[in-house]
Amino acid sequence: MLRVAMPNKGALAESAAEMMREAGYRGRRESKELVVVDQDNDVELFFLRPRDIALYVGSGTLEVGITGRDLLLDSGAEAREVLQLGFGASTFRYAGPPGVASSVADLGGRRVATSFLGLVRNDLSDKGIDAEVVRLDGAVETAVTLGVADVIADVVETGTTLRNAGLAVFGDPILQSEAVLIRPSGGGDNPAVDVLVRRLTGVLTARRYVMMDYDIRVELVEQACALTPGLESPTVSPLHDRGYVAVRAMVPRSRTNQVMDELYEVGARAILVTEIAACRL
Ligand SMILES: Nc1ncnc2c1ncn2[C@@H]1O[C@H](COP(=O)(O)OP(=O)(O)OP(=O)(O)O)[C@@H](O)[C@H]1O
Ligand SMILES: O=P(O)(O)OC[C@H]1O[C@H](OP(=O)(O)OP(=O)(O)O)[C@H](O)[C@@H]1O
Ligand SMILES: [Mg+2]
Repeated sequence: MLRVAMPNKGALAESAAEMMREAGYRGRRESKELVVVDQDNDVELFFLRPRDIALYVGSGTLEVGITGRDLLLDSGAEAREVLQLGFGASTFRYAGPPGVASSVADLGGRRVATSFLGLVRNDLSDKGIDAEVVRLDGAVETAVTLGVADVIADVVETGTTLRNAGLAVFGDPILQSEAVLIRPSGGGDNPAVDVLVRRLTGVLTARRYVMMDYDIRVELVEQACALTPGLESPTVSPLHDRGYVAVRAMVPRSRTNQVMDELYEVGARAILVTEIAACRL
């Protein structure tokens, strides 16, 4: 049975659970459930603290897990990313009161509060900066007001928390994070993991693409297909009226309306867009 580490709470938990449900796996019946056995899919889901997931996977205790890239790197665990999951995007950044620092180079001898000790220590040492790192569990933005630190390093999504604390980012982002599927670094082939990766890739594709159908005169089909090349090649089918063909192709969801406008200009009619419920590429 494939054993999967899932975030039990926090910013990634709901989207991770939703994605696994869309991929056909059983979900939790209530939020306190710690282990879900999905006999039909031969999978066992362990709901763990997001911060602990890289440790379970890195040690090989669990074969695969969903966590944030920042948490993976912070942990120093022997695990690697196998798939980017397209949710939970954030940046990890330094921030401080205006005027305190304008780049990481200004941090020598300063106190940096963070709950990502490994990440910040590595970044400072890579840049040759000797600063004191103050480890906190959360709400690190308040550490500056309370005088525990001069600056902070933390997850920034909308920037609202920073603004409310009167802090501003400085320097380059330490990293861009998002939710990722991870495996043990040295792990060899595992067909059950391959199935999970294919299912999740299917969910990502179904979210990123729509199916587009249209009719077009035969002599214009090449021009139209150039606008809708599909993933491999569009399906072109004859219509009862031999002067026309029907074309079917996957189109990036974000371009749906532009592509319809362009197709209409070329002469396509009866342009229909449908959702992709599930797919395997
Ligand atoms: N707005 C956000 N706030 C916090 N973490 C976020 C946000 N957006 C994405 N993430 C990602 O979620 C992960 C943090 O998970 P965590 O469970 O600590 O979330 P949390 O919401 O901070 O929960 P907790 O209540 O335990 O602090 C990191 O990988 C982080 O990059
Ligand atoms: O840029 P924003 O959209 O404001 O989001 C980022 C904030 O959200 C998280 O805090 P969380 O609510 O998880 O509290 P914590 O700091 O105690 O983990 C994170 O630690 C930042 O503080
Ligand atoms: Mg948090």
